[in-house]
Amino acid sequence: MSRLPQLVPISIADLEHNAHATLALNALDYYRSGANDMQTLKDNQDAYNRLRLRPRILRDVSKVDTKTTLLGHTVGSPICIAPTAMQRLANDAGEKATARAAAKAKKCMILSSWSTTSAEDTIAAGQEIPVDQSSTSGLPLFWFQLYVYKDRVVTEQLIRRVEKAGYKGRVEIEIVIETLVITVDTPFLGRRLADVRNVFKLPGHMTMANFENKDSKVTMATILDQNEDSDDGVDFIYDAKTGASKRVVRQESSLAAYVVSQIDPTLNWSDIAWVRSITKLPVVVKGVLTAEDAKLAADTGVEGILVSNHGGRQLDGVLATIDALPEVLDAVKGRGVEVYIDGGVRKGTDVLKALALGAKAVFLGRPILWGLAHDGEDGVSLALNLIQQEFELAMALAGCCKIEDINRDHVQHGTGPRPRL
Ligand SMILES: Cc1cc2nc3c(=O)[nH]c(=O)nc-3n(C[C@H](O)[C@H](O)[C@H](O)COP(=O)(O)O)c2cc1C
Ligand SMILES: CC(C)CC(=O)C(=O)O
Repeated sequence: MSRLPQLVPISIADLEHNAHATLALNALDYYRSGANDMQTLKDNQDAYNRLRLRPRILRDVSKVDTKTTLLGHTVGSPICIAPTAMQRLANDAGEKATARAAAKAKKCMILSSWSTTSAEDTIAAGQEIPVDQSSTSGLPLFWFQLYVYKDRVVTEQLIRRVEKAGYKGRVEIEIVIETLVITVDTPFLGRRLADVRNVFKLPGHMTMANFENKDSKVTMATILDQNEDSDDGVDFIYDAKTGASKRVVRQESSLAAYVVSQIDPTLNWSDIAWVRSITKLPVVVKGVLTAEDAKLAADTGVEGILVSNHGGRQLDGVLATIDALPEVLDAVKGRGVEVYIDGGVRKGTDVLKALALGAKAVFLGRPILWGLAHDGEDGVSLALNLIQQEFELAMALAGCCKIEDINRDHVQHGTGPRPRL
C-alpha cells in the first residue's frame, strides 16, 4: 500500500523518497535507521554540505574519465557499493540484482556476510554480465565483508567458502572475490530504536545464505522464527557450535540478539593478524575513525582502511566520516595503505569532496537499497548511474578530466573565505 506519491527519480533523494512510499515498515525502518538519536546518521550528510568546492577553470574538460584502481584492479569509477545485509527485504532479486548492476557499471561491490543470497550465487549473477577483458575502462570487482564469529571454525569456513566462490583459476572470467573487508565496529549491535519497536526479524523464507549448504536450507547461523505468520515474539536462535536452537522471547530486534549470540566481542588486533595468516586475500578493515587505530591497522599490515561509522548505526555521536578522513589519511601517509570512505555519500559533489580530501574511493550503502526497492537491478543501475553522472559533471565543472586531477585544493572546510596559509 502506497503511503506517498512516487516520483520519477532523478536523484538519490528521489529514490529514497520512493522507497519510503513502497517498502514495508519493518524493512524501511531497518534500512533507514541510525543508532539512538541518529545524530551521526544526520551528520554524515550534513558534514559534506559544510565543505565548499574550489573549482579550476579553462582546463578543457570535454572528456572526463573516472576509472581508477582499487588494490591494483582497474574499476570504472571510485563509486562503489558498501556491504548491506539482507537485500532481499528490498526486492526479491536482492544481492543478485546488485551484483548484475555492479558488473554492468564496472564497479566494486562488497557482499555482506549476512546477505540473503550466497556468495556463490551473487558472483554467478555478476558473471552473467559479459565483460570485455580488453576493456581499458575497468572491470567489475567483488569483495566480501567478514563478520568474525565467536566460533573461529565458523569464521574460517566462511573464508574458505568465499575463496572458493571466487572461482579463481577460471581465467576467462575476471570476476572473482578479491578482498576480505573485516567489519570491526560491531562487537555488539548499535541500538536502533525503530528495530526494537518493530521487534525486527528476518522473514522466515529468507536466510543468511552464506551459512547454508546444499543438504540443508539452514545449517549454520541464521535467525529461525518458526511462526512467521503470527508473530509470537519468540525466536529460535541457532547455535552454530552445538547445532541446537535456543528459544528466546524477544524484547528487542532479533539482530541484536543474534549479534550477541554469534559475533565475537573479544575481537582485537591479533584476530586481524590471524585472519591475514589464514588467507591470501588482501584485508581491508572497515570501521576505522581515528588516527590511533589507523596506525595500528597499518602496523597489522592491512592493505586497506575503510573509514566508516557503519552509516551512523553503531556508536551514535561519533564524527561524520568525512570529518574523520583527514586524520586517518595523515596517520597512514606513506605506509602503502589505501583509504576509502563510506557514510552519507548521496551526490556527485560528495564523491568529489571525498576524493579531494584524499579518499581513494567512496562506498554507498542505503542509496543502493533505495534503488533496489525502486526497481530491482534496473533500480540499482539507476542509482549508480545518477550519482556517476553527477560525479562526472562535478569533475568537469571543477576542472578535472581524470581522477588524478582531483586534489586537496579543490575543497575547503567551512563556508567563509579560505584561511590564509
Ligand atoms: C541496512 C543496512 C545494512 C548494513 N549491513 C552491513 C553489513 O552487513 N556489514 C557491514 O559491514 N556493514 C553494513 N552496513 C553498513 C554499510 O556497509 C555502510 O557502512 C553504511 O551503510 C554507509 O552509509 P550510507 O548508508 O549512508 O551510505 C549496513 C548498513 C545498512 C544501512
Ligand atoms: C545484520 C546486521 C548486523 C548487519 C549490519 O551490519 C547492520 O544492520 O548494520
